[in-house]
Amino acid sequence: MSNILELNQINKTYGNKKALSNITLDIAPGRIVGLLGSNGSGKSTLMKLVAGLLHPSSGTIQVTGKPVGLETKALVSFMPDRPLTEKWMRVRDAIAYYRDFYVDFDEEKAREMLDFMNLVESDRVRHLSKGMNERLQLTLALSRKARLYLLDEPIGGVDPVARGKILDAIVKFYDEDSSLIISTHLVNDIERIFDEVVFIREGELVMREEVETLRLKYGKSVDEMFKEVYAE
Ligand SMILES: Nc1ncnc2c1ncn2[C@@H]1O[C@H](COP(=O)(O)OP(=O)(O)OP(=O)(O)O)[C@@H](O)[C@H]1O
Repeated sequence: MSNILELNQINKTYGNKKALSNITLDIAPGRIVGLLGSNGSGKSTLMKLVAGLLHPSSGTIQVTGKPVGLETKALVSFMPDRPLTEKWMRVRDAIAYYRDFYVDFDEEKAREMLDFMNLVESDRVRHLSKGMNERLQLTLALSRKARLYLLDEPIGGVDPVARGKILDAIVKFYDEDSSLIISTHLVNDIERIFDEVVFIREGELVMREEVETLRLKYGKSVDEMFKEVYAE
């Protein structure tokens, strides 16, 4: 089957600031990919480009062989690092909002996920803790029937128990015909779910490897390799 995502020589600058340099990358279907890098390395920029929210300064991006645009936006579900829900909403309003906005939203799956996440439909979004809010955002993003899910820091700033629950939900609810890219710098907690990892540093792709290969070839965990690549 052809690739879900292909980036070809992508550059992105903000004014004078170079955020991404010459990124070439492809991702096959059914993969969970860790997009790893320290703060400011360009992870969010890369996700926004793939989601079609930003345009590259040069280079091409294709999702299932189609250039990024209206058609690919329907194939990509993006969970940004800041919540998309409004403070006035209850959990059920957030679900209704997504259902109305996205034709591919699977309400039954959303309810099953809410249950798994211990979220209550009558809860007010503004009263949710950070961890519960991340669970809600993840429920919304994964309940779309997309081909590519982009999760920007889904476990940022939540405690280890909440992290575990969020990771379990990702593994349980993700559809194996799709691919998932998860950005994080909290590598230790999350590496168990990755098939492969992509390391970016100061906008450059410095390593891309199967997790299994890291273990077999280098005898290292992703976390050990991360610390080596990003040593200051
Ligand atoms: N709108 C913008 N205008 C100018 N510079 C920006 C803008 N957005 C990002 N940058 C810069 O581009 C670089 C990459 O930022 P980006 O947010 O993609 O990194 P990141 O890896 O997601 O970081 P973090 O882990 O801290 O979220 C940083 O140096 C950042 O300051």
